[in-house]
Amino acid sequence: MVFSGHLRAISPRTDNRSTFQSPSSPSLTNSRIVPSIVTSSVDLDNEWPLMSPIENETGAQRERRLEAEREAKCINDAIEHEIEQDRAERKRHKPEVKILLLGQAESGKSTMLRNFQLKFTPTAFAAERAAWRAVIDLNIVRSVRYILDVLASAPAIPEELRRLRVALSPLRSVEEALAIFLASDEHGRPVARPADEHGLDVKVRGSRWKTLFNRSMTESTRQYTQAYEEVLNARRIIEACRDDLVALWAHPAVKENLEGQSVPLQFQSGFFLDQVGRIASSGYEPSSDDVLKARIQTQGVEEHLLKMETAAESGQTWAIVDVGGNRHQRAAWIPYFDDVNMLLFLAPVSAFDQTLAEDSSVNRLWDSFLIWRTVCSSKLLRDVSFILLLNKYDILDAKLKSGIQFASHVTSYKRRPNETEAVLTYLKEKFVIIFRQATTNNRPLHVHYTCATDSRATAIVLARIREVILTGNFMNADLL
Ligand SMILES: Nc1nc2c(ncn2[C@@H]2O[C@H](COP(=O)(O)OP(=O)(O)OP(=O)(O)O)[C@@H](O)[C@H]2O)c(=O)[nH]1
Ligand SMILES: [Mg+2]
Repeated sequence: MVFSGHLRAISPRTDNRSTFQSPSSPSLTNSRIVPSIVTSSVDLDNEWPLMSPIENETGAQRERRLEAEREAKCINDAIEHEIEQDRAERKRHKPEVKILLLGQAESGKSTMLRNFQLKFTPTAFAAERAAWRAVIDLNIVRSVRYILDVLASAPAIPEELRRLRVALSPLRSVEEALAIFLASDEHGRPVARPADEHGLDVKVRGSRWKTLFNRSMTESTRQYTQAYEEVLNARRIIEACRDDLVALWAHPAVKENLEGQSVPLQFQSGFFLDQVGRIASSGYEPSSDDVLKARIQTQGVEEHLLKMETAAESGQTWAIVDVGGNRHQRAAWIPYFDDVNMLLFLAPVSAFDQTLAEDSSVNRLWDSFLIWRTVCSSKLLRDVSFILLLNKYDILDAKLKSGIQFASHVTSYKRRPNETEAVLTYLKEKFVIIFRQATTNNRPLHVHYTCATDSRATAIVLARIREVILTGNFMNADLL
């Protein structure tokens, strides 16, 4: 926060609200990006050129210059005043609880954050729900592109699928418009590479896009409004393609051509095609479950301030730190280990037969164990309560039932039953052993099996987590 304030002090042309939200401001999203991200988008050299004395300046020029300097000073003073207010505000509203979410990419960290928001700040969650439609639309068109790419390399496809390929081709421009919009700031300027051209993932920095639906159409937001128009236009195209989208997913040749993919499309993040008839209908509003299923990759580190709406926590602010989980982003985690009360570590148990997107030589389950060991041994987290969430057990269950053999990927599992409960118990034991080996102070560990896209089941887990928090004695809570 201090860093962000500093930026504003030296950069009057930077709109404060565009890069930072005071915890007390009536924000729509309750969220802010931590300063390390903010700094990367500001060019200090260009934003604040030093004024050099001007030779041969006329009297009129001098007067104009002095006037400009006076104006700049006024702006600067106003900004500094605001920074001071921000600081005071932050002191007054120091979060009562700070929770850190860690785990590899796609482990379900942001989904768990959304569960917290749904349970503890339902009004703020509901206010943002409409904005998620753009993400869900993009998730859908990405899945369609994936299918069309697979079909393009198929030796022969039925006539009907050829027709659908042509009919759905306008979705390419929809994909581009949505990706650019989601990766832009509120002035319509791209702040991140929209997405991996060939992948399914949606990469976005921060949560600025969520404010879209509540912004007024003023001159200052004209560009953003244009982007909004494009999102609405994208929506119209998706609705017009509704029947063809349904027909594509229902076509048996699509399933045939997708067979043999390393990760079946329906197990991939942000898969909505099985419900596309509902979602592509006009008047569609995302449900809470849709929001939990939507996929957007976290870039960098985000701190979300939840102004608690529930009676027991009323008036409190909880900070939840959500991080980008892929390997390239892990070095950025450590500065956020400070002042943490509780760590929620997410390990996706379904990933035993997958490798990292960023390194295809590394098994994802193995990677989870490595991060877990590092986190458990961290001296900075020595006095923090640990909660381990063995997540995505629903996908684990579906994979095992489809005949995938756990022991083929985890050879130490040997001849144990290829059943969900047995696999979960086995994995839990392994994680607990690592925890015990790496922990010196005999602290408790809480372990839960979770399906973060199931809000009801997750609410029960959150209630247990809340109990630990409400005791106010994180470290002494019993092992669950
Ligand atoms: N089926 C199923 N899907 C899940 C579960 N948990 C999360 N997902 C989905 O998995 C995808 C990835 O989840 P995220 O929460 O975005 O993962 P993340 O850990 O934040 O990933 P990064 O931001 O890349 O670090 C999303 O589409 C979620 O809806 C689960 O328990 N079951
Ligand atoms: Mg995330």
